[in-house]
Amino acid sequence: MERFMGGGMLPLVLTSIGVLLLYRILVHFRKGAHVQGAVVVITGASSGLGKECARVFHAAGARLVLCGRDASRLQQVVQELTASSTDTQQQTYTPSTVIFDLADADTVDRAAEEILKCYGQVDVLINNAGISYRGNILETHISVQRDVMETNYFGTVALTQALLPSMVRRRSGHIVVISSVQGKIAIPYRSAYAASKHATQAYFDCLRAEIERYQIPVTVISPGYIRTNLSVNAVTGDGSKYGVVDKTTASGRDPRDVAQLVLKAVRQRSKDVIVAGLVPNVAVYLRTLWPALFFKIMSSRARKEQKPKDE
Ligand SMILES: NC(=O)C1=CN([C@@H]2O[C@H](COP(=O)(O)OP(=O)(O)OC[C@H]3O[C@@H](n4cnc5c(N)ncnc54)[C@H](OP(=O)(O)O)[C@@H]3O)[C@@H](O)[C@H]2O)C=CC1
Ligand SMILES: CCCCCCCCCCCCCCCC(=O)OCC(=O)COP(=O)(O)O
Repeated sequence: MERFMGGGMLPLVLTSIGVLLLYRILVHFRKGAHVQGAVVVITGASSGLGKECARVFHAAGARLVLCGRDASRLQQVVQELTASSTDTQQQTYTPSTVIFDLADADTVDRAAEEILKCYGQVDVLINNAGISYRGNILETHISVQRDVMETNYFGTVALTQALLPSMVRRRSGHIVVISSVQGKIAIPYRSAYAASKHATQAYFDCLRAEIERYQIPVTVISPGYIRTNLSVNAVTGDGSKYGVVDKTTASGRDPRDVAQLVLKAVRQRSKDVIVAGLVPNVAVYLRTLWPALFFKIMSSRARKEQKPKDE
């Protein structure tokens, strides 16, 4: 072993670490994309991470198009942003709003047209809107599985595909999606949510490869728990609202910090970012490198967390 390390292995490891460090330094100092004046579309901008992204991109001088289902809540966000505009030296713009339901396939194309009419182009699309789920698969109606998929996956894909041709024509644009750590690992009692986020990851990985030739980057951001209303708004197996702030959510990251990292990922045109602590990061690697152990840990979690009704 000593001879092995002393021979060719040690210099190889050190060179690899050196190359990796150099690459990280180059990425760090690479000229960032301009956000000032860029047309940035944010879905799910009425609350949580979407609202904080709206704040951060507005302060950076973006021309915002905020999307959501509730016109009055979006208007409230616009008022908050315009009231805060006097605090900044940066030129800021009054955001536009477009109201539509991502789960309603018929309205997404119309919404995309309305979005394009705001400024004639889209520079950055941030697909943030989403809904979570809590439930046991045995007690979950199939319509719930479809509904979560409809909002998190099909709605997001439909909006992206409706806005993509205008970006391809201009050979310019940037597609961002807020996925989740659960787009990389699946944990018990989150089947609908984890499945929708895994599908999201796969779709946007395909898209990244397909549209790189048009100079349109694709960024998938996978956060761990964030302190928002995601768990309150989650649906359960019978379609009713969960309505509880889970401990994991309450002790999650501040959405303002996550929004800053979204801005950084847009500026650096990052491809895939995990915004989470050590344990979720280790779990992601474990799922790939030692799946048997990962599955054992998940089965044990499933047994501890819930008992099906028939036991
Ligand atoms: N909070 C967390 O722990 C984590 C969150 N994420 C992801 O972050 C994203 C934002 O969630 P977060 O801010 O936490 O949660 P919130 O519940 O606070 O925000 C979700 C947003 O999505 C919008 N939305 C939900 N359903 C639809 C729909 N059918 N059509 C249009 N808009 C819709 C909501 O708008 P409306 O006002 O109309 O309800 C709301 O603005 C989600 O994709 C989530 O999966 C990822 C990892 C962790
Ligand atoms: C240092 C030793 C580590 C050993 C690793 C063992 C594996 C432990 C499992 C860890 C699971 C982490 C799950 C993280 C889930 C998460 O962050 O989800 C983010 C969300 O999208 C939250 O949505 P939700 O609706 O579930 O609140």
